[in-house]
Amino acid sequence: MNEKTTAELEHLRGLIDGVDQQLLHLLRKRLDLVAQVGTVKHGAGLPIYAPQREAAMLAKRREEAKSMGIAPQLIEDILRRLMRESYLNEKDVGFKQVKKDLGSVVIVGGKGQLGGLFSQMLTLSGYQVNLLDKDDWQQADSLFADAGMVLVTVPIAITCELIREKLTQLPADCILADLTSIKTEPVKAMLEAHSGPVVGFHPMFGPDVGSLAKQVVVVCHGRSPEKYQWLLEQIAIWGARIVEAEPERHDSAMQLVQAMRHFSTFVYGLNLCKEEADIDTLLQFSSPIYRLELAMVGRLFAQSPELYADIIFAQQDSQHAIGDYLDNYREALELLKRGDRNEFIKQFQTVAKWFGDFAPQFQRESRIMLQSVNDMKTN
Ligand SMILES: O=C(O)C(=O)C[C@]1(C(=O)O)C=C[C@@H](O)C=C1
Repeated sequence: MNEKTTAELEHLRGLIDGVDQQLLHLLRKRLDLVAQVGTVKHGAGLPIYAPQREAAMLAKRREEAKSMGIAPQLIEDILRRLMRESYLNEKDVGFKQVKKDLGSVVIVGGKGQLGGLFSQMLTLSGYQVNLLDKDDWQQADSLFADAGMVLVTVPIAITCELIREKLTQLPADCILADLTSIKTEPVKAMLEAHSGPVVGFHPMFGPDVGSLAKQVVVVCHGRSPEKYQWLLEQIAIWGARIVEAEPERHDSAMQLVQAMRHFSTFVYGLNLCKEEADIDTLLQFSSPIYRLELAMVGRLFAQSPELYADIIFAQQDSQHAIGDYLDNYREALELLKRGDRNEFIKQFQTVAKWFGDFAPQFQRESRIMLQSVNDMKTN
């Protein structure tokens, strides 16, 4: 680079630094305004996530960007990232407490990660929360005595046994709820153990989400829904979307959504391990989509093996879903062995037709994710 070019670049980069610093000041201003919105919402009990406001705001900014010669997707990406920050910051102000006269909440297994998250959200909403773990059962009776709600979040393998053996003497109007990722058996066990209000939840997220905005919580009604309607409102204020389901329908969907998916991810990792693949080399050659896929597989092994064993082994019927997958895999492998390219293409088209409009929709969505993965690369 000659001296003139160096000087020109330095000058322009100095101006860019100035603009970026102005952006920081604007961000500070926006964060302060959002904090004020958080306080207003807290007072009024409004949900942290306001989808209509978001849609209207994004549409306007996209239009304005277009008229200024800026790619609309650029402002949308930036605003979506900023709104994620808003969810986190608005959370810190706390949430309106929907039920003021509940008494205390006891979280059984509260020292686990998901229990910890619910404890935090309930505490931020003004409830008095007591945690009960396996080491402090001697306190159980006194904690249960004035509990308005008992929330069970222990490993699936011991959930039903614990409910049947330890939760039979709760106060009559205490709400008994659980967060287990299967629902038929736990809801049945709760209905048998307790004669008061019963409700099953399955939060469709891990404990590391930061905020519940836009997350899904499945609810399976047990008994006396009018007694826990406030809890559904409370969860909506946290920003999550409630999806109602019959326990059986939920569990059969989970065989595909969770058991089969996690199992095939496990086998993918197992295969890489047995093949002694070199991850550094794989990453060097990887396109963003491969990196994303590897990240999705690798993140499983950063988590608790017991948790995934619990999810995969929770339902006997998952074996069938996984077995079907294996059969399809085997049949597809036969195609490959036979060199039957035409049949492969035919089946590909059948599946594409079955995906219908979802296929292009998923392509659009994943393009944005893949671009983010590329942005994260530093070399
Ligand atoms: O306008 C609101 O209600 C806000 O909470 C602010 C804000 C934003 O950051 O602009 C954040 C979250 C909402 O989903 C919508 C917009």
